[in-house]
Amino acid sequence: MVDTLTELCSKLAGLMFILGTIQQLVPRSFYKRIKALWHRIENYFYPYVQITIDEYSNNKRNEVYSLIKVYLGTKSTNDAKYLKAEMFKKSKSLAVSLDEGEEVIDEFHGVKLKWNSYKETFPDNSPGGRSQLPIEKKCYTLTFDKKNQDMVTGQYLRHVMEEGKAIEFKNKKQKIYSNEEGEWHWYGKGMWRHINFEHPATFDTLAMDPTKKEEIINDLVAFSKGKDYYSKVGKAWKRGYLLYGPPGTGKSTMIAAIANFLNYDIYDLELTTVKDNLELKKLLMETTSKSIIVIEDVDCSIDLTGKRKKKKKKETTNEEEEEDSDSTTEKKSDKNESGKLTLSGLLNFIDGIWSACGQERIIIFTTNHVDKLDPALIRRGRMDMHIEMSYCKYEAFKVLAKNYLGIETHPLFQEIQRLLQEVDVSPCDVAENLMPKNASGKPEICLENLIKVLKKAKRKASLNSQKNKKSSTKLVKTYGRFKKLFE
Ligand SMILES: Nc1ncnc2c1ncn2[C@@H]1O[C@H](COP(=O)(O)OP(=O)(O)OP(=O)(O)O)[C@@H](O)[C@H]1O
Ligand SMILES: [Mg+2]
Repeated sequence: MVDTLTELCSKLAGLMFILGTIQQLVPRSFYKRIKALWHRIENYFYPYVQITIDEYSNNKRNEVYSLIKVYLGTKSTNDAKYLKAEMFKKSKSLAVSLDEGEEVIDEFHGVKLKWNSYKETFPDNSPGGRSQLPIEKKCYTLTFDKKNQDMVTGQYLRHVMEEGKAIEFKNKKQKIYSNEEGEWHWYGKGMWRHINFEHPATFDTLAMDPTKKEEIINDLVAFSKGKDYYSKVGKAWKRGYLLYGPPGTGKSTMIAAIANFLNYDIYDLELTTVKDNLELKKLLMETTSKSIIVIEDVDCSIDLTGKRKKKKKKETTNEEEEEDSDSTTEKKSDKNESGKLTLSGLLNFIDGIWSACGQERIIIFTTNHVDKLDPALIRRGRMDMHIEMSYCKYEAFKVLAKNYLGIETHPLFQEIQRLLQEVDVSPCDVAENLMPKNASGKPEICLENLIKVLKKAKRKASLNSQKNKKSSTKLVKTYGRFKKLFE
C-alpha cells in the first residue's frame, strides 16, 4: 500500500513542476490558493513523512546511523528475512543488523513506524579516486504518518538513540588502562595505555560474607541507576570504595568483579609514576565515564600520609601545635609544594571540581594497612563505603569449594568449619589448597589437604602465642627486678 502511494506521489511530484510553471503565469494570491489546495490533496493521498539517515555526514561516520543500526539489529529478527552478522572490533559478540533492501516495522506508543535499509553504488569518477572500486552510499529511511511527526522526531528518535547506546554499552569489550610506560602490545595514544579486560571474576565466584556481598551489590546497583538522584541532590555522579584487609583476601578480585558486574572499564592508576599534581589532573581528564579508577596499595604508592608533614613540622614547632594540626593544614601546606604530587593533589583528584568532568565513575583504593592512611583521604564522602576483606570464614569457604571442587556439601565441611573459626587463613591460601593438584583430583583429597594446612596453621599460631606469653612474663620479671633495685 505504502509503495503504491509512493509511486503515486512521485507522479504528483511531476505535477509540482507544473505548479512551479503556473507560479510564473498566474497572480500571486491565486497561486497561494492553488498551493494550499495542492497540499491538502497531497496529504490525503500520501500522509507520510520520510526521514533519511545517511551512513556518512560531512565526510564523517554518522553516529546516529551507527546507533540506529544497533537498535534495528534487535528489532529485525521478527520481520526481516535477510540479516547481516558482523564481528565488530569493540564488541564482545556478533552484531546482527538489517541487510540492504530489508524492512522492519517498529511500534512505539501504539504508533507504527517503518524502517528501510538502502545501499546505492556509484562509479568513483573523482580525479584521485580508486576507479575500479565503486562508491557505496548506505542509509536508513524512517517512514511514518505525518500526524505523529512531533512524537517521532522528539520521543521516538531519542528512544532509539538511548536504546542503541545501551545495547552498544552492553556489548562493548571492557578495557583496562594503565598510566605506566606503554609496551608494544598495548594500545592508545594519550596518557593511558590499554588492553582488553578479560578477568573472569564475578560476585558469584567472590568468597566473602553473603550479607556484605549483597550490601555491596545493592550499593552498586543504586549508584549505576542514580543519575537523577545525584543531579537532584547536586552531587557529582561518582562513588568511592575503600577495600582494606590482609594480603590475599580478594581486594583485587573484588575490583574485577565490580568491573564485570557494571561492565565498566578500569583505569589502574600507578601513583609512583605520576610526576606532579598537574599530571594527575591531566590523567583524570583523560578518563571516560562508566569507569573505575583504581589506586592499589595506596599506602605504599607514595608518602601521602599526614605523618611525613608532621615530622617536618616537629622540627620547627612545638609538640602541642603539632597535635592540633589536622588534615586541613596538611592540605594547605601541600598546596605550596608545586611540582610535586601531594596529598592535596590527590584529594582534589578524588572530589575537587575537576573530578566532576565525566560522569558515573567509581574510585577504589586498596590497602593492607588502613591505619596508615590519612583520615582526610578516606573520610566518608571521599571513600563512601569502607569494605573490609577479611580472612576466610566458613561462608566464604563454601563459595570457594563450589568454585574449585563443584561441591556444596561434604562430611569434611564440619571439621573445616571448626578449624576456620580458630585460625586466620586468607581465601587465597584456601583456594590454593582446594585446587586439584592432578587431573583425577578428588574433592576428599583436596579437603584433607586443606585440613592438614589449617591444623598446621593452628599449631603455629598456638606456638607463637606461647612464645609471646613467655616473653611478656620475662619482661614483667625483669621489670620487677629493676624495681626492687631502685627501691
Ligand atoms: N575473596 C576471594 N574470593 C575468591 N577468590 C579469592 C578471594 N581472595 C583471594 N582469592 C584468590 O586469591 C588470589 C589473590 O587474591 P587477590 O589478588 O584478590 O588478593 P588481594 O587482597 O588483592 O591481595 P593483596 O593485598 O596482596 O593485593 C586471587 O587470584 C583469587 O583467586
Ligand atoms: Mg591486590
